[in-house]
Amino acid sequence: MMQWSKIRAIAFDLDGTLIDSVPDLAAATNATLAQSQYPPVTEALVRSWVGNGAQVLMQRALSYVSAMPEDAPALQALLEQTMPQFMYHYGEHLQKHSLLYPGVLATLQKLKQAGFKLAIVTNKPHGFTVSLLTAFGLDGLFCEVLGGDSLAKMKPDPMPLQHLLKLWQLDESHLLMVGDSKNDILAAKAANVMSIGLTYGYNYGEDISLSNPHAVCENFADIEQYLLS
Ligand SMILES: O=C(O)COP(=O)(O)O
Ligand SMILES: [Mg+2]
Repeated sequence: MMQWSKIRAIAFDLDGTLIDSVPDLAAATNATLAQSQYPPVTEALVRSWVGNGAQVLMQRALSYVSAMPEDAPALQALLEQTMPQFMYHYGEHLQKHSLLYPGVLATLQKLKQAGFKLAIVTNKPHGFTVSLLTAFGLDGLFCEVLGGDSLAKMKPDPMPLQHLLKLWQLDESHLLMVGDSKNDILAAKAANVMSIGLTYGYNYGEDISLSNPHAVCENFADIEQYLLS
């Protein structure tokens, strides 16, 4: 049976959950597009493309500006050529305009102090993830940081959550996933662990409650009501 009182470990998504990273992702996307003589795209579009890692973000951006289908061989070739450029530009922009969402640091500190094991499970590449956590002073809070390139599969696959269960020798009922995207909730369901959906992040313009998490919160601090009493 799923119960809040059984939770001992919490996996947090990064982009759209802890950090509003879209301004810098958009700047890096546009710098990369400019190198191939494509026009810039809006931040709102980039927001609707984030969620499946850096490569899929660029794939969606290139498909949009070139009008080629995402799976066209010519688009794949262009993607291969531009990915190193995107990785360079995102490294340059990483935390220029990205911000922690309100309440994130205080709530994470309270949860850690209360004895929960905390992890990051993001689709963002691991190197950028570690740099961002350090830049925002969050690096000491997490015992495990899994990026989109840490394991063979990323969310919505359950592999990263199953990795944590095994690593920490936890029962499924002990782990909670907190995220802003249906990828987070799908991964949690596939791993048979509880989930909380946050409404303020990026979810392809969809309502996170449509993914049926165990709870939906409008603010990060609202997760405390299920975990601290
Ligand atoms: O990099 C992405 O596409 C999204 O990353 P997230 O899993 O932290 O939301
Ligand atoms: Mg996210």
